[in-house]
Amino acid sequence: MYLLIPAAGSGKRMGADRNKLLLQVSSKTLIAWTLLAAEAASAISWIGIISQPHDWDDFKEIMADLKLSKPVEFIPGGSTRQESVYNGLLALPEAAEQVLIHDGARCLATPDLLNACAAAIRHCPGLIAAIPVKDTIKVVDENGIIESTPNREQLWAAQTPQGFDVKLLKECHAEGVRQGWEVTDDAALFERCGIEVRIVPGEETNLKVTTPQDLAIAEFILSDR
Ligand SMILES: Nc1ccn([C@@H]2O[C@H](COP(=O)(O)OP(=O)(O)OP(=O)(O)O)[C@@H](O)[C@H]2O)c(=O)n1
Ligand SMILES: C[C@](O)(CO)[C@H](O)COP(=O)(O)O
Repeated sequence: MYLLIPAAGSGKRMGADRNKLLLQVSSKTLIAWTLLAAEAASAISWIGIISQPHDWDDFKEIMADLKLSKPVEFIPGGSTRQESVYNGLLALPEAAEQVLIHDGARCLATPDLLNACAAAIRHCPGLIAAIPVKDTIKVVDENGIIESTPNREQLWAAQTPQGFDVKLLKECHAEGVRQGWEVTDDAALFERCGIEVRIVPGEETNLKVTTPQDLAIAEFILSDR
């Protein structure tokens, strides 16, 4: 299975002086933890790191220490996650029929989750790891007034890995560019194009490290592994 890792963000919400994937948690960088999970997932055979060229030297130095056995290619990132993933799709080897996309910032996903998604994408056009929402969610207007309370039974928090048929996902991204759609995950492009996306049970611990608080939580979770 081909794996694309979007890693080209700037980490504004983290407020660090560099790409947050270069920050350390439990004595390894975030990108190192993500790559180690990909290395340990037996279903993954090829890894594309989508990243800004100014980070490539740092990423290569980290990878040299990890001594990965799988082929890794560097693909230039775009100015949004959506653009970065599209760059990644266009850089996939021709033989790639299905792909998993997994955020570099979700550095706590387990190899088992990557393997489960790789197995499931053989049987459907699109899937995402997701978990049921635990909080009561409110829809709020611009004045801070609640408009409605959606039924929680139908609410799931989207994670990565997300898996897709490569040809279909390329077509959905192209349609997204034509229509000017701006989305925060690839499943949303499938949804807008009317293609079914299935849920695979995600992991409570598979948080996206976004803020300094998330770094502390990640440290705690990793201390137990
Ligand atoms: N232009 C971009 C923006 C984001 N990402 C990647 O998409 C994932 C999810 O994005 P997010 O957590 O929002 O990362 P950042 O964009 O770095 O954070 P922020 O939004 O706080 O700036 C991350 O692995 C990030 O590196 C990317 O590949 N290309
Ligand atoms: C794809 C994603 O991880 C699903 O939760 C997320 O949408 C990407 O990050 P963003 O910061 O919400 O763009």
